[in-house]
Amino acid sequence: MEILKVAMPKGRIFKQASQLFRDANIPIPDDFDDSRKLIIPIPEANMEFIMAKPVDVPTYVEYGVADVGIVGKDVLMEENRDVYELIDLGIARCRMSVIGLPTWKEVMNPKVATKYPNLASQYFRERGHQVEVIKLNGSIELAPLIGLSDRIVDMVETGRTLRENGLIELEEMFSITSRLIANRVSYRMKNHAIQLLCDQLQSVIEIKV
Ligand SMILES: Nc1ncnc2c1ncn2[C@@H]1O[C@H](COP(=O)(O)OP(=O)(O)OP(=O)(O)O)[C@@H](O)[C@H]1O
Ligand SMILES: O=P(O)(O)OC[C@H]1O[C@H](OP(=O)(O)OP(=O)(O)O)[C@H](O)[C@@H]1O
Repeated sequence: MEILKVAMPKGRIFKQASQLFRDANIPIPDDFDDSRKLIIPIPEANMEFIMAKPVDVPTYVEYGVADVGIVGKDVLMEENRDVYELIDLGIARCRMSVIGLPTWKEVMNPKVATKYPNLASQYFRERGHQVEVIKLNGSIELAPLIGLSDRIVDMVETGRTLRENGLIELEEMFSITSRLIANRVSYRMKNHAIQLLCDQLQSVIEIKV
């Protein structure tokens, strides 16, 4: 039986994704969540997990070193890789929003700081707004507080980060969940295994919804 290589994101999606796999009766070892190993064989399920930085998952899948992967819709839109999006897993639910200080003002060519420069540029371009996008890699909420940008584009989950920093959501752009994606060639060559994984995951997603 062929082995399915699964790119699993480390970080906040990981716990929810591994729970989903367990719910779907895919036998994931108990010590899996604490492991520092980057390649984890799961022979009982004919799978191998590749533990990746979330933003790199679409790259591994596009190049075919992983057959399938789990990734946030935010990263999928930003990276724009040539992969199939198979299932909305309904996990790691949050939203992407335009955020600013309550005192924000309409200015010419506003600066927008974000981890998602492609997505933000496209969003404002499609609406005919001219903005200067500044790429940051984390703590995005700092930017308007210290005068680097007029607004930010970032994720909101509970809203706690915004509240604690005196920021407000000006516009909700997209709702975000994690997706199962597949390499285009693997989808044909390992169709049986990929379809089986989709069916297993779909059955537990439907129960949860
Ligand atoms: N509160 C949240 N903030 C940001 N992303 C969230 C949140 N809740 C769920 N997500 C989802 O989780 C995904 C991964 O987030 P995570 O913070 O683990 O990765 P990351 O931002 O790449 O972190 P790091 O740079 O530390 O590796 C995001 O792409 C998004 O889809
Ligand atoms: O609405 P909340 O529940 O407060 O969650 C939103 C926050 O979580 C994420 O940050 P993360 O913890 O990933 O840190 P970083 O992006 O600043 O590295 C995101 O960039 C927001 O700052």
